[in-house]
Amino acid sequence: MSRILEWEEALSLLNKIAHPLPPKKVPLAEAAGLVLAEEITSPVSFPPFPRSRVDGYALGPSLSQEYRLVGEVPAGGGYPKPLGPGEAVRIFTGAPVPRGTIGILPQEWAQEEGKRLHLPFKVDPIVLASLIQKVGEEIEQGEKILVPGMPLTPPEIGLLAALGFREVTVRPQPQVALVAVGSELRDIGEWEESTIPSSNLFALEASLRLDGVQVYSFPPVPDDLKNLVSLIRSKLDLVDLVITCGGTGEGKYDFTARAFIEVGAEFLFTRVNFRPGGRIIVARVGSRFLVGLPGMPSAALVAFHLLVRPLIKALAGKELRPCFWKGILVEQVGKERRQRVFLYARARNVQGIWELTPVNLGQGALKAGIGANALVDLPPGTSPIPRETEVNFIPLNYGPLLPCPLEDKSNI
Ligand SMILES: Nc1nc2c(c(=O)[nH]1)N[C@H]1C(S)=C(S)[C@@H](COP(=O)(O)OP(=O)(O)OC[C@H]3O[C@@H](n4cnc5c(N)ncnc54)[C@H](O)[C@@H]3O)O[C@H]1N2
Ligand code: MOO
Repeated sequence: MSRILEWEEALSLLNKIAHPLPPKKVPLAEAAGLVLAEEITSPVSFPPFPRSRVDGYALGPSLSQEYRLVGEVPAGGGYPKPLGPGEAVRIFTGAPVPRGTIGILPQEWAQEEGKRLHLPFKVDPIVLASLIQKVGEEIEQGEKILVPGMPLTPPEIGLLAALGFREVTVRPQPQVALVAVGSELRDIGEWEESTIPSSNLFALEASLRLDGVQVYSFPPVPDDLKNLVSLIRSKLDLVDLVITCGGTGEGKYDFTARAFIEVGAEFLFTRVNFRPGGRIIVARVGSRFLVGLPGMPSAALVAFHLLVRPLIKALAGKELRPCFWKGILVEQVGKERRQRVFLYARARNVQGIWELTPVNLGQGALKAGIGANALVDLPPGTSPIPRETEVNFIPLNYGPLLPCPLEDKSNI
């Protein structure tokens, strides 16, 4: 592919090409955060029995001001016979309402003396009747309750559990292999002269783990085409996505693109128009994906956030679109920018306005994202962008740490 794509073009290409993985049944407890792949109709009515909405007294037929207390029904219990005229039982929230009950008197409206119950004022029988929750009032048996494509968040999980589902069919998360490429890279603690720890792998694995993705990380491999090709080949059979890091440049020892060609990959793009991280390569081999991230720590993480997390989302059946928020720069930024730049910043909401403070300007690739929770989108230009300018930014919503409110459930 010769033309350098814009980020949005690269995203929509991924959207078109990365189809959700085949559905899989998983235990309900493991389904949170995944996308539902089946239609759910309720096998039962809920509640399954008429139950009391309040703590109080179930009143027998024909409303009067005096009742005889004949028993007690706690939640999870029951009363063996129908209530007769003038009879009442003590009842608690969620307990089954005895047959013959015409309404529930809340305990704060009642006076109890020994075995007698007195209603100190006139009460509306319709109000008392409304305190009995009827069978199927919340959900009818056979009702369509969830549709394929819905993200399973805690309310959906709770609903499925209430209806007795132990398992559910979802779009699984892709399995990912991470490979660092560079003769200068070592595992942590295996330092020699002219080498550095392969720190990117830890940062990328952290991001994947926060997203609940299963990841296999491998020791760094040297800049050697044959080695890299055989490593990628062996991982392609095991996972849905192989991510390499390093060697995406055009230097003599940059082998990523060549290795991808050797394993028969078809490139989707080999460069995207932003910095840092625009030297990202995304390719496909059959139904598997191959991503080559640049080695520079900030470039690897920014490209990962902007394109690889979306690719993983698409494979897991989630909707994929840019998630822009608007904010105000609190200081001047940028010199000449030949390309669009995504700048690490700290976003802070001050009286409803997001204020954006760049972090670690000019401090090098390792410190670039420290303390940041946002990426500010700076267009190319020849002059600095003054403070107070309104700009777009993208929240760095790492897993549970910062929410992105744009998950769409409107298709139900
Ligand atoms: N002549 C040019 N050289 C470079 C250019 C350019 O335009 N012209 N662009 C620079 C930019 S920007 C980037 S980004 C890198 C991309 O190149 P690579 O993907 O080949 O990255 P490497 O050369 O392998 O590594 C760059 C840098 O990052 C360190 N690194 C690599 N992997 C890791 C890791 N797993 N953990 C920690 N650090 C890692 C590596 O040692 C290098 O210092 O190219 C520039 N060059
Ligand atoms: O490609 Mo580098 O990734 O521009 O930072």
